[in-house]
Amino acid sequence: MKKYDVVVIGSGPGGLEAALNLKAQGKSVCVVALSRQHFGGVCLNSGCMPTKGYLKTAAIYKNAHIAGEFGLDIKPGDIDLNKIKSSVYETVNMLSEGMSNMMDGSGLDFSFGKGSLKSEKEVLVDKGNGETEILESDYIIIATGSTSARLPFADFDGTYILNSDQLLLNTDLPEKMLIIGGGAIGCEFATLYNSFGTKIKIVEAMDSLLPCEDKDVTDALKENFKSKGVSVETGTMVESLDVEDGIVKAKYKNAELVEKFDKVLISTGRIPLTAELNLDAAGIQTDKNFIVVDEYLRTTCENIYAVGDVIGGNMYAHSASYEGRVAANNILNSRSEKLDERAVPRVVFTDPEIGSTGIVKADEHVKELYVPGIMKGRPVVERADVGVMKIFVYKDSDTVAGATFFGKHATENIHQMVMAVQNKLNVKDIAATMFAHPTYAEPLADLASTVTDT
Ligand SMILES: Cc1cc2nc3c(=O)[nH]c(=O)nc-3n(C[C@H](O)[C@H](O)[C@H](O)COP(=O)(O)OP(=O)(O)OC[C@H]3O[C@@H](n4cnc5c(N)ncnc54)[C@H](O)[C@@H]3O)c2cc1C
Ligand SMILES: NC(=O)c1ccc[n+]([C@@H]2O[C@H](COP(=O)([O-])OP(=O)(O)OC[C@H]3O[C@@H](n4cnc5c(N)ncnc54)[C@H](O)[C@@H]3O)[C@@H](O)[C@H]2O)c1
Repeated sequence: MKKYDVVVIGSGPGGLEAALNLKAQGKSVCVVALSRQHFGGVCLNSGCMPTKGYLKTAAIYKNAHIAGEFGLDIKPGDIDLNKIKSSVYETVNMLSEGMSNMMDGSGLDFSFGKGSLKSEKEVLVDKGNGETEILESDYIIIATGSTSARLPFADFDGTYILNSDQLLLNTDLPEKMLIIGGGAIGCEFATLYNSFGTKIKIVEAMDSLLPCEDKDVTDALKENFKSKGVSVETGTMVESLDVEDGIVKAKYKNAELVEKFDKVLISTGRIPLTAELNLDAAGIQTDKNFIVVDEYLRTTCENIYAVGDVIGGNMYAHSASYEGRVAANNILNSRSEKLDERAVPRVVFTDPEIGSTGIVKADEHVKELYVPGIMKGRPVVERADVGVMKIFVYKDSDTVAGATFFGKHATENIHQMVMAVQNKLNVKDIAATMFAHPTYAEPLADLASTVTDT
Protein backbone atom coordinates (compact mmCIF):
# COMPACT_ATOMS: atom_id res chain seq x y z
CA MET A 1 0.00 0.00 0.00
CA LYS A 2 1.41 3.43 -0.98
CA LYS A 3 1.60 6.00 1.81
CA TYR A 4 1.40 9.80 1.35
CA ASP A 5 1.25 12.93 3.48
CA VAL A 6 -1.84 14.05 1.51
CA VAL A 7 -4.19 12.40 -1.01
CA VAL A 8 -6.43 14.72 -3.03
CA ILE A 9 -9.58 13.27 -4.67
CA GLY A 10 -10.47 15.30 -7.77
CA SER A 11 -8.34 17.10 -10.36
CA GLY A 12 -10.23 20.38 -10.93
CA PRO A 13 -9.08 23.89 -9.95
CA GLY A 14 -9.66 23.18 -6.23
CA GLY A 15 -7.87 19.84 -6.01
CA LEU A 16 -4.90 20.78 -8.22
CA GLU A 17 -4.27 24.11 -6.46
CA ALA A 18 -4.24 22.35 -3.08
CA ALA A 19 -1.96 19.58 -4.37
CA LEU A 20 0.54 21.95 -6.03
CA ASN A 21 0.77 24.15 -2.91
CA LEU A 22 1.36 21.15 -0.65
CA LYS A 23 3.96 19.70 -3.02
CA ALA A 24 5.77 23.06 -3.17
CA GLN A 25 6.09 22.89 0.62
CA GLY A 26 7.73 19.47 0.51
CA LYS A 27 4.75 17.18 1.17
CA SER A 28 4.31 13.87 -0.64
CA VAL A 29 1.02 14.20 -2.52
CA CYS A 30 -1.07 11.91 -4.73
CA VAL A 31 -4.00 13.22 -6.80
CA VAL A 32 -6.78 10.79 -7.67
CA ALA A 33 -8.10 11.78 -11.12
CA LEU A 34 -10.60 9.97 -13.33
CA SER A 35 -8.14 10.27 -16.27
CA ARG A 36 -5.58 12.70 -17.74
CA GLN A 37 -8.49 14.22 -19.74
CA HIS A 38 -10.03 15.25 -16.41
CA PHE A 39 -7.06 17.44 -15.40
CA GLY A 40 -8.50 20.95 -14.97
CA GLY A 41 -11.95 19.59 -14.07
CA VAL A 42 -15.21 21.14 -15.25
CA CYS A 43 -13.67 24.60 -15.60
CA LEU A 44 -11.18 23.66 -18.29
CA ASN A 45 -13.09 20.90 -20.04
CA SER A 46 -16.80 21.77 -19.92
CA GLY A 47 -17.18 25.08 -18.09
CA CYS A 48 -15.26 28.37 -18.03
CA MET A 49 -13.01 27.72 -21.00
CA PRO A 50 -15.27 26.31 -23.76
CA THR A 51 -18.12 28.69 -22.88
CA LYS A 52 -15.84 31.72 -23.15
CA GLY A 53 -14.49 30.40 -26.47
CA TYR A 54 -18.04 30.14 -27.84
CA LEU A 55 -18.95 33.58 -26.44
CA LYS A 56 -15.98 35.13 -28.26
CA THR A 57 -17.25 33.62 -31.52
CA ALA A 58 -20.72 34.98 -30.78
CA ALA A 59 -19.28 38.48 -30.16
CA ILE A 60 -17.41 38.44 -33.47
CA TYR A 61 -20.56 37.31 -35.31
CA LYS A 62 -22.65 39.99 -33.59
CA ASN A 63 -20.07 42.66 -34.44
CA ALA A 64 -20.20 41.61 -38.08
CA HIS A 65 -23.97 42.25 -37.98
CA ILE A 66 -23.60 45.78 -36.57
CA ALA A 67 -20.58 46.69 -38.72
CA GLY A 68 -22.84 48.95 -40.83
CA GLU A 69 -23.31 51.27 -37.84
CA PHE A 70 -19.56 51.87 -37.94
CA GLY A 71 -19.55 52.58 -41.69
CA LEU A 72 -18.25 49.13 -42.61
CA ASP A 73 -19.67 46.76 -45.19
CA ILE A 74 -19.14 43.29 -43.66
CA LYS A 75 -21.52 40.45 -44.56
CA PRO A 76 -21.73 37.71 -41.92
CA GLY A 77 -22.31 34.26 -43.37
CA ASP A 78 -24.37 31.40 -41.92
CA ILE A 79 -23.53 29.71 -38.64
CA ASP A 80 -21.81 26.31 -38.88
CA LEU A 81 -21.74 24.99 -35.32
CA ASN A 82 -19.47 22.11 -36.37
CA LYS A 83 -16.76 24.53 -37.47
CA ILE A 84 -17.24 26.74 -34.41
CA LYS A 85 -17.03 23.76 -32.08
CA SER A 86 -13.75 22.65 -33.75
CA SER A 87 -12.33 26.14 -33.33
CA VAL A 88 -13.36 26.33 -29.66
CA TYR A 89 -11.96 22.90 -28.81
CA GLU A 90 -8.71 23.60 -30.67
CA THR A 91 -7.89 26.19 -27.98
CA VAL A 92 -9.41 24.15 -25.13
CA ASN A 93 -7.27 21.17 -26.22
CA MET A 94 -4.20 23.41 -26.26
CA LEU A 95 -4.90 24.38 -22.66
CA SER A 96 -5.57 20.75 -21.78
CA GLU A 97 -2.23 19.65 -23.27
CA GLY A 98 -0.48 22.48 -21.40
CA MET A 99 -2.13 21.34 -18.16
CA SER A 100 -1.09 17.74 -18.81
CA ASN A 101 2.55 18.79 -19.39
CA MET A 102 2.45 20.91 -16.25
CA MET A 103 1.23 17.92 -14.24
CA ASP A 104 4.02 15.74 -15.67
CA GLY A 105 6.57 18.23 -14.39
CA SER A 106 4.85 18.91 -11.06
CA GLY A 107 6.37 16.14 -8.97
CA LEU A 108 2.87 15.06 -7.95
CA ASP A 109 1.90 11.38 -8.04
CA PHE A 110 -1.34 10.45 -9.79
CA SER A 111 -3.66 7.50 -9.36
CA PHE A 112 -6.17 7.23 -12.21
CA GLY A 113 -9.65 5.98 -11.37
CA LYS A 114 -12.62 6.79 -9.16
CA GLY A 115 -11.66 7.65 -5.58
CA SER A 116 -13.72 6.97 -2.47
CA LEU A 117 -13.04 6.75 1.26
CA LYS A 118 -12.17 3.36 2.74
CA SER A 119 -11.49 4.81 6.19
CA GLU A 120 -10.44 8.10 7.77
CA LYS A 121 -6.91 7.60 6.43
CA GLU A 122 -7.39 5.41 3.35
CA VAL A 123 -8.60 6.18 -0.17
CA LEU A 124 -9.80 3.38 -2.43
CA VAL A 125 -9.23 3.96 -6.15
CA ASP A 126 -11.42 1.95 -8.50
CA LYS A 127 -9.43 1.64 -11.72
CA GLY A 128 -12.52 0.65 -13.71
CA ASN A 129 -10.98 -2.61 -15.05
CA GLY A 130 -11.69 -4.71 -11.99
CA GLU A 131 -8.51 -3.47 -10.29
CA THR A 132 -8.37 -1.31 -7.20
CA GLU A 133 -5.61 0.52 -5.36
CA ILE A 134 -5.56 1.65 -1.74
CA LEU A 135 -3.68 4.83 -0.81
CA GLU A 136 -2.85 5.53 2.83
CA SER A 137 -2.60 9.17 3.86
CA ASP A 138 -2.27 11.41 6.91
CA TYR A 139 -4.62 13.97 5.32
CA ILE A 140 -7.24 13.75 2.58
CA ILE A 141 -8.73 16.62 0.55
CA ILE A 142 -12.02 16.03 -1.24
CA ALA A 143 -12.42 18.17 -4.38
CA THR A 144 -14.75 16.16 -6.58
CA GLY A 145 -16.79 19.12 -7.85
CA SER A 146 -20.34 19.08 -9.15
CA THR A 147 -22.56 18.12 -12.05
CA SER A 148 -25.78 19.51 -13.60
CA ALA A 149 -28.96 19.21 -11.55
CA ARG A 150 -31.80 17.49 -13.37
CA LEU A 151 -35.51 18.17 -13.19
CA PRO A 152 -37.62 15.35 -11.69
CA PHE A 153 -39.86 15.18 -14.77
CA ALA A 154 -37.25 15.30 -17.56
CA ASP A 155 -34.15 13.18 -18.14
CA PHE A 156 -31.31 14.57 -20.25
CA ASP A 157 -31.35 12.90 -23.67
CA GLY A 158 -28.52 14.97 -25.16
CA THR A 159 -30.53 15.90 -28.26
CA TYR A 160 -33.73 17.63 -27.14
CA ILE A 161 -33.31 18.02 -23.39
CA LEU A 162 -29.76 18.95 -22.58
CA ASN A 163 -27.45 20.04 -19.79
CA SER A 164 -24.58 22.47 -20.38
CA ASP A 165 -22.04 19.67 -21.08
CA GLN A 166 -24.28 18.37 -23.85
CA LEU A 167 -25.10 21.79 -25.32
CA LEU A 168 -21.37 22.57 -25.61
CA LEU A 169 -21.04 19.57 -27.93
CA ASN A 170 -24.19 20.36 -29.94
CA THR A 171 -23.70 21.03 -33.65
CA ASP A 172 -27.34 21.44 -34.61
CA LEU A 173 -28.48 25.11 -34.51
CA PRO A 174 -32.00 25.19 -33.00
CA GLU A 175 -34.61 27.61 -34.30
CA LYS A 176 -36.29 27.88 -30.88
CA MET A 177 -34.71 27.01 -27.54
CA LEU A 178 -36.12 27.06 -24.02
CA ILE A 179 -33.70 27.71 -21.17
CA ILE A 180 -34.96 26.61 -17.76
CA GLY A 181 -33.05 28.48 -15.02
CA GLY A 182 -31.86 32.08 -15.37
CA GLY A 183 -28.59 31.79 -13.44
CA ALA A 184 -25.09 32.27 -14.83
CA ILE A 185 -25.24 29.24 -17.14
CA GLY A 186 -28.73 30.06 -18.49
CA CYS A 187 -27.84 33.71 -19.15
CA GLU A 188 -24.50 32.90 -20.82
CA PHE A 189 -26.04 30.26 -23.14
CA ALA A 190 -28.94 32.65 -23.90
CA THR A 191 -26.36 35.28 -24.93
CA LEU A 192 -24.55 32.75 -27.11
CA TYR A 193 -27.46 31.20 -28.96
CA ASN A 194 -29.29 34.54 -29.32
CA SER A 195 -26.23 35.89 -31.12
CA PHE A 196 -26.33 32.87 -33.44
CA GLY A 197 -29.98 33.66 -34.32
CA THR A 198 -31.85 31.12 -32.16
CA LYS A 199 -35.12 32.37 -30.68
CA ILE A 200 -34.64 32.05 -26.92
CA LYS A 201 -37.05 31.92 -24.01
CA ILE A 202 -35.66 31.90 -20.44
CA VAL A 203 -37.90 30.66 -17.64
CA GLU A 204 -36.71 31.52 -14.13
CA ALA A 205 -38.52 30.38 -10.98
CA MET A 206 -37.49 33.38 -8.84
CA ASP A 207 -38.65 36.94 -9.49
CA SER A 208 -35.47 37.99 -11.32
CA LEU A 209 -32.65 36.58 -13.41
CA LEU A 210 -29.50 35.93 -11.30
CA PRO A 211 -31.62 36.25 -8.12
CA CYS A 212 -28.66 36.95 -5.80
CA GLU A 213 -27.57 40.04 -7.72
CA ASP A 214 -28.76 43.67 -7.50
CA LYS A 215 -32.30 44.23 -8.86
CA ASP A 216 -31.34 47.25 -11.01
CA VAL A 217 -28.62 45.14 -12.62
CA THR A 218 -30.83 42.14 -13.23
CA ASP A 219 -33.68 44.35 -14.50
CA ALA A 220 -31.23 46.00 -16.92
CA LEU A 221 -30.09 42.55 -18.08
CA LYS A 222 -33.72 41.48 -18.59
CA GLU A 223 -34.47 44.63 -20.61
CA ASN A 224 -31.29 44.13 -22.65
CA PHE A 225 -32.27 40.53 -23.42
CA LYS A 226 -35.76 41.68 -24.43
CA SER A 227 -34.30 44.32 -26.77
CA LYS A 228 -32.49 41.49 -28.55
CA GLY A 229 -35.63 39.36 -28.86
CA VAL A 230 -34.92 37.05 -25.90
CA SER A 231 -38.11 36.39 -23.99
CA VAL A 232 -37.65 36.27 -20.20
CA GLU A 233 -40.35 34.89 -17.89
CA THR A 234 -39.52 35.27 -14.20
CA GLY A 235 -41.56 33.78 -11.36
CA THR A 236 -42.49 30.97 -13.72
CA MET A 237 -41.86 27.23 -13.71
CA VAL A 238 -42.16 24.46 -16.25
CA GLU A 239 -44.27 21.51 -15.16
CA SER A 240 -43.56 18.99 -17.89
CA LEU A 241 -41.47 18.44 -21.01
CA ASP A 242 -42.62 15.92 -23.62
CA VAL A 243 -40.64 15.04 -26.72
CA GLU A 244 -42.86 14.17 -29.69
CA ASP A 245 -41.75 13.89 -33.33
CA GLY A 246 -38.49 15.77 -32.72
CA ILE A 247 -40.19 18.67 -30.89
CA VAL A 248 -40.23 19.37 -27.14
CA LYS A 249 -43.59 20.46 -25.73
CA ALA A 250 -43.25 22.53 -22.55
CA LYS A 251 -46.19 22.96 -20.20
CA TYR A 252 -45.99 25.76 -17.63
CA LYS A 253 -47.12 25.47 -14.03
CA ASN A 254 -50.51 27.04 -13.28
CA ALA A 255 -51.08 27.83 -16.96
CA GLU A 256 -52.81 26.18 -19.89
CA LEU A 257 -50.08 27.29 -22.28
CA VAL A 258 -48.07 24.56 -24.05
CA GLU A 259 -45.15 25.81 -26.16
CA LYS A 260 -42.98 23.97 -28.66
CA PHE A 261 -39.18 24.12 -28.83
CA ASP A 262 -36.41 22.39 -30.79
CA LYS A 263 -34.19 22.11 -27.75
CA VAL A 264 -34.34 22.73 -24.00
CA LEU A 265 -31.35 23.60 -21.82
CA ILE A 266 -31.78 22.78 -18.16
CA SER A 267 -29.59 25.10 -16.09
CA THR A 268 -31.25 25.01 -12.69
CA GLY A 269 -28.05 24.67 -10.66
CA ARG A 270 -25.41 22.07 -9.82
CA ILE A 271 -25.37 19.07 -7.50
CA PRO A 272 -22.20 18.01 -5.63
CA LEU A 273 -20.47 14.75 -6.58
CA THR A 274 -20.60 13.11 -3.15
CA ALA A 275 -22.90 10.10 -3.64
CA GLU A 276 -20.12 7.64 -4.50
CA LEU A 277 -17.49 8.87 -2.02
CA ASN A 278 -18.52 6.55 0.87
CA LEU A 279 -18.36 9.54 3.24
CA ASP A 280 -19.82 7.44 6.07
CA ALA A 281 -16.50 5.56 6.28
CA ALA A 282 -15.05 8.70 7.90
CA GLY A 283 -18.21 10.09 9.51
CA ILE A 284 -18.34 13.06 7.14
CA GLN A 285 -21.57 15.03 7.33
CA THR A 286 -23.38 16.57 4.38
CA ASP A 287 -26.14 19.14 3.99
CA LYS A 288 -28.31 18.64 0.89
CA ASN A 289 -25.44 16.42 -0.32
CA PHE A 290 -22.85 19.26 -0.07
CA ILE A 291 -19.96 18.42 2.31
CA VAL A 292 -20.17 20.38 5.57
CA VAL A 293 -16.91 22.19 6.43
CA ASP A 294 -15.84 24.65 9.13
CA GLU A 295 -14.19 28.03 8.51
CA TYR A 296 -10.84 26.23 8.01
CA LEU A 297 -12.44 23.97 5.36
CA ARG A 298 -12.14 20.94 7.63
CA THR A 299 -14.94 18.38 7.37
CA THR A 300 -16.51 16.67 10.37
CA CYS A 301 -13.54 14.25 10.19
CA GLU A 302 -10.41 15.90 11.71
CA ASN A 303 -7.87 15.01 9.01
CA ILE A 304 -10.15 15.41 5.97
CA TYR A 305 -10.70 18.75 4.22
CA ALA A 306 -13.05 19.61 1.32
CA VAL A 307 -12.86 22.44 -1.24
CA GLY A 308 -14.58 23.75 -4.37
CA ASP A 309 -18.05 23.05 -5.74
CA VAL A 310 -18.43 19.98 -3.51
CA ILE A 311 -18.89 22.28 -0.46
CA GLY A 312 -21.33 24.62 -2.25
CA GLY A 313 -21.31 28.38 -1.59
CA ASN A 314 -19.47 30.32 -4.29
CA MET A 315 -19.22 27.87 -7.19
CA TYR A 316 -16.49 29.55 -9.21
CA ALA A 317 -13.14 28.27 -10.45
CA HIS A 318 -11.33 31.07 -8.62
CA SER A 319 -13.19 30.22 -5.37
CA ALA A 320 -12.23 26.56 -5.75
CA SER A 321 -8.54 27.47 -6.27
CA TYR A 322 -8.58 29.88 -3.32
CA GLU A 323 -10.19 27.24 -1.11
CA GLY A 324 -7.54 24.75 -2.30
CA ARG A 325 -4.82 27.17 -1.08
CA VAL A 326 -6.58 27.71 2.25
CA ALA A 327 -6.96 23.95 2.87
CA ALA A 328 -3.30 23.39 1.94
CA ASN A 329 -2.19 26.14 4.36
CA ASN A 330 -4.31 24.69 7.14
CA ILE A 331 -2.76 21.25 6.65
CA LEU A 332 0.74 22.79 6.59
CA ASN A 333 0.23 25.18 9.52
CA SER A 334 -2.29 23.37 11.73
CA ARG A 335 -5.46 25.35 11.02
CA SER A 336 -4.17 28.90 10.94
CA GLU A 337 -6.14 30.38 8.00
CA LYS A 338 -9.85 31.11 8.08
CA LEU A 339 -11.81 31.40 4.85
CA ASP A 340 -12.23 35.08 3.90
CA GLU A 341 -14.97 35.52 1.29
CA ARG A 342 -15.58 39.25 1.66
CA ALA A 343 -14.40 40.05 -1.85
CA VAL A 344 -15.15 37.09 -4.12
CA PRO A 345 -15.54 38.36 -7.71
CA ARG A 346 -18.88 37.23 -9.20
CA VAL A 347 -18.87 37.45 -12.96
CA VAL A 348 -21.34 36.61 -15.71
CA PHE A 349 -20.26 36.78 -19.35
CA THR A 350 -23.46 38.12 -20.87
CA ASP A 351 -23.37 40.96 -23.42
CA PRO A 352 -22.83 43.36 -21.75
CA GLU A 353 -21.20 41.63 -18.82
CA ILE A 354 -21.94 41.59 -15.08
CA GLY A 355 -19.30 41.90 -12.38
CA SER A 356 -20.06 42.10 -8.66
CA THR A 357 -18.25 41.72 -5.38
CA GLY A 358 -19.00 41.94 -1.67
CA ILE A 359 -22.28 43.30 -0.35
CA VAL A 360 -24.69 44.56 -3.01
CA LYS A 361 -27.65 45.42 -0.83
CA ALA A 362 -28.32 48.65 1.08
CA ASP A 363 -29.50 48.29 4.69
CA GLU A 364 -29.14 50.06 8.04
CA HIS A 365 -25.33 49.70 7.88
CA VAL A 366 -24.70 50.04 4.15
CA LYS A 367 -25.62 52.84 1.71
CA GLU A 368 -25.73 52.68 -2.06
CA LEU A 369 -24.02 55.11 -4.46
CA TYR A 370 -25.85 55.06 -7.78
CA VAL A 371 -26.15 57.57 -10.61
CA PRO A 372 -28.36 55.98 -13.30
CA GLY A 373 -26.88 56.22 -16.79
CA ILE A 374 -23.45 57.42 -15.62
CA MET A 375 -21.05 57.08 -18.55
CA LYS A 376 -18.30 58.99 -20.34
CA GLY A 377 -17.06 59.28 -23.91
CA ARG A 378 -15.70 55.81 -24.67
CA PRO A 379 -18.98 53.84 -24.47
CA VAL A 380 -20.65 56.50 -26.60
CA VAL A 381 -18.14 56.41 -29.48
CA GLU A 382 -18.08 52.61 -29.24
CA ARG A 383 -21.92 52.53 -29.32
CA ALA A 384 -21.95 50.36 -26.17
CA ASP A 385 -25.14 49.62 -24.24
CA VAL A 386 -25.83 51.89 -21.26
CA GLY A 387 -25.04 49.95 -18.12
CA VAL A 388 -25.35 50.13 -14.35
CA MET A 389 -22.56 51.02 -11.92
CA LYS A 390 -23.10 50.96 -8.14
CA ILE A 391 -20.82 51.16 -5.14
CA PHE A 392 -21.95 50.05 -1.66
CA VAL A 393 -20.34 51.77 1.33
CA TYR A 394 -20.42 51.17 5.11
CA LYS A 395 -22.27 54.15 6.63
CA ASP A 396 -20.08 54.36 9.75
CA SER A 397 -16.68 54.38 8.01
CA ASP A 398 -17.20 55.05 4.28
CA THR A 399 -15.15 51.92 3.52
CA VAL A 400 -16.22 50.04 0.42
CA ALA A 401 -18.55 47.09 1.17
CA GLY A 402 -19.23 45.99 -2.39
CA ALA A 403 -19.95 46.98 -5.96
CA THR A 404 -21.87 45.82 -8.98
CA PHE A 405 -21.42 46.68 -12.64
CA PHE A 406 -23.48 45.82 -15.72
CA GLY A 407 -21.65 46.95 -18.83
CA LYS A 408 -18.84 46.31 -21.26
CA HIS A 409 -15.68 44.95 -19.55
CA ALA A 410 -17.54 44.63 -16.22
CA THR A 411 -15.83 41.28 -15.57
CA GLU A 412 -12.44 43.04 -15.78
CA ASN A 413 -13.32 46.38 -14.12
CA ILE A 414 -14.83 44.71 -11.06
CA HIS A 415 -11.31 43.79 -9.90
CA GLN A 416 -10.69 47.42 -8.91
CA MET A 417 -13.55 47.07 -6.46
CA VAL A 418 -12.46 43.58 -5.40
CA MET A 419 -9.20 45.22 -4.26
CA ALA A 420 -11.13 48.04 -2.57
CA VAL A 421 -13.34 45.62 -0.60
CA GLN A 422 -10.51 43.21 0.25
CA ASN A 423 -8.28 46.03 1.51
CA LYS A 424 -11.05 48.07 3.20
CA LEU A 425 -10.42 51.12 1.04
CA ASN A 426 -12.30 54.31 1.88
CA VAL A 427 -14.58 55.35 -0.98
CA LYS A 428 -13.04 58.86 -0.82
CA ASP A 429 -9.70 57.29 -1.85
CA ILE A 430 -11.40 56.07 -5.02
CA ALA A 431 -12.84 59.55 -5.62
CA ALA A 432 -9.30 60.96 -5.29
CA THR A 433 -7.79 58.42 -7.71
CA MET A 434 -6.88 59.43 -11.28
CA PHE A 435 -8.56 57.16 -13.86
CA ALA A 436 -7.39 57.08 -17.47
CA HIS A 437 -9.57 58.70 -20.12
CA PRO A 438 -11.30 57.36 -22.14
CA THR A 439 -12.05 54.10 -20.33
CA TYR A 440 -15.06 52.17 -19.09
CA ALA A 441 -13.73 52.42 -15.51
CA GLU A 442 -13.44 56.21 -15.29
CA PRO A 443 -17.02 56.97 -14.10
CA LEU A 444 -16.05 55.11 -10.90
CA ALA A 445 -14.27 58.18 -9.52
CA ASP A 446 -17.32 60.37 -10.23
CA LEU A 447 -19.61 57.83 -8.62
CA ALA A 448 -17.33 57.54 -5.56
CA SER A 449 -17.34 61.33 -5.17
CA THR A 450 -21.13 61.32 -4.69
CA VAL A 451 -20.60 59.93 -1.18
CA THR A 452 -22.11 62.13 1.52
CA ASP A 453 -21.73 61.92 5.28
CA THR A 454 -24.84 60.04 6.42
C1 LIG B 1 -21.02 25.76 -18.24
C2 LIG B 1 -20.20 26.27 -17.07
C3 LIG B 1 -19.53 27.48 -17.17
C4 LIG B 1 -18.75 27.94 -16.11
N1 LIG B 1 -18.10 29.13 -16.25
C5 LIG B 1 -17.35 29.59 -15.23
C6 LIG B 1 -16.62 30.81 -15.36
O1 LIG B 1 -16.65 31.47 -16.39
N2 LIG B 1 -15.90 31.25 -14.30
C7 LIG B 1 -15.83 30.53 -13.13
O2 LIG B 1 -15.14 30.96 -12.20
N3 LIG B 1 -16.51 29.37 -12.99
C8 LIG B 1 -17.26 28.89 -14.00
N4 LIG B 1 -17.93 27.71 -13.86
C9 LIG B 1 -17.84 26.99 -12.56
C10 LIG B 1 -16.50 26.23 -12.43
O3 LIG B 1 -16.32 25.39 -13.54
C11 LIG B 1 -16.49 25.42 -11.15
O4 LIG B 1 -16.82 26.25 -10.06
C12 LIG B 1 -15.12 24.81 -10.89
O5 LIG B 1 -14.74 23.97 -11.96
C13 LIG B 1 -15.16 23.99 -9.61
O6 LIG B 1 -13.90 23.44 -9.38
P1 LIG B 1 -13.72 22.12 -8.47
O7 LIG B 1 -12.25 21.86 -8.41
O8 LIG B 1 -14.46 22.27 -7.23
O9 LIG B 1 -14.46 20.96 -9.25
P2 LIG B 1 -14.45 20.42 -10.82
O10 LIG B 1 -13.91 21.47 -11.69
O11 LIG B 1 -15.80 19.93 -10.98
O12 LIG B 1 -13.40 19.27 -10.74
C14 LIG B 1 -13.60 18.09 -10.02
C15 LIG B 1 -12.91 16.96 -10.75
O13 LIG B 1 -12.97 15.78 -9.94
C16 LIG B 1 -13.38 14.68 -10.74
N5 LIG B 1 -14.00 13.67 -9.89
C17 LIG B 1 -15.29 13.63 -9.46
N6 LIG B 1 -15.47 12.55 -8.67
C18 LIG B 1 -14.29 11.90 -8.61
C19 LIG B 1 -13.84 10.72 -7.95
N7 LIG B 1 -14.67 10.00 -7.20
N8 LIG B 1 -12.55 10.34 -8.12
C20 LIG B 1 -11.71 11.08 -8.89
N9 LIG B 1 -12.07 12.20 -9.54
C21 LIG B 1 -13.35 12.60 -9.39
C22 LIG B 1 -14.31 15.30 -11.75
O14 LIG B 1 -14.42 14.48 -12.89
C23 LIG B 1 -13.58 16.61 -12.07
O15 LIG B 1 -12.62 16.40 -13.07
C24 LIG B 1 -18.67 27.19 -14.91
C25 LIG B 1 -19.35 25.96 -14.80
C26 LIG B 1 -20.09 25.50 -15.86
C27 LIG B 1 -20.80 24.16 -15.73
N1 LIG C 1 -19.32 33.25 -15.34
C1 LIG C 1 -19.22 32.41 -14.33
O1 LIG C 1 -18.45 32.58 -13.40
C2 LIG C 1 -20.07 31.18 -14.34
C3 LIG C 1 -20.66 30.76 -15.51
C4 LIG C 1 -21.46 29.63 -15.47
C5 LIG C 1 -21.62 28.95 -14.29
N2 LIG C 1 -21.02 29.38 -13.17
C6 LIG C 1 -21.24 28.69 -11.88
O2 LIG C 1 -21.90 27.46 -12.09
C7 LIG C 1 -22.91 27.26 -11.11
C8 LIG C 1 -24.14 26.69 -11.76
O3 LIG C 1 -24.76 27.63 -12.63
P1 LIG C 1 -26.31 27.61 -12.90
O4 LIG C 1 -26.64 28.79 -13.70
O5 LIG C 1 -26.75 26.26 -13.37
O6 LIG C 1 -26.89 27.66 -11.43
P2 LIG C 1 -27.41 28.87 -10.54
O7 LIG C 1 -27.69 28.26 -9.23
O8 LIG C 1 -26.51 30.03 -10.62
O9 LIG C 1 -28.77 29.30 -11.25
C9 LIG C 1 -29.83 28.41 -11.38
C10 LIG C 1 -31.09 29.23 -11.56
O10 LIG C 1 -32.15 28.33 -11.86
C11 LIG C 1 -33.29 28.73 -11.11
N3 LIG C 1 -34.13 27.54 -10.96
C12 LIG C 1 -33.93 26.48 -10.14
N4 LIG C 1 -34.90 25.57 -10.33
C13 LIG C 1 -35.72 26.06 -11.30
C14 LIG C 1 -36.89 25.56 -11.95
N5 LIG C 1 -37.39 24.36 -11.64
N6 LIG C 1 -37.46 26.33 -12.90
C15 LIG C 1 -36.95 27.55 -13.23
N7 LIG C 1 -35.84 28.06 -12.64
C16 LIG C 1 -35.24 27.32 -11.69
C17 LIG C 1 -32.74 29.29 -9.82
O11 LIG C 1 -33.64 30.17 -9.20
C18 LIG C 1 -31.48 30.00 -10.32
O12 LIG C 1 -31.71 31.34 -10.66
C19 LIG C 1 -23.18 28.60 -10.47
O13 LIG C 1 -22.99 28.50 -9.08
C20 LIG C 1 -22.20 29.56 -11.07
O14 LIG C 1 -21.48 30.26 -10.08
C21 LIG C 1 -20.26 30.49 -13.16
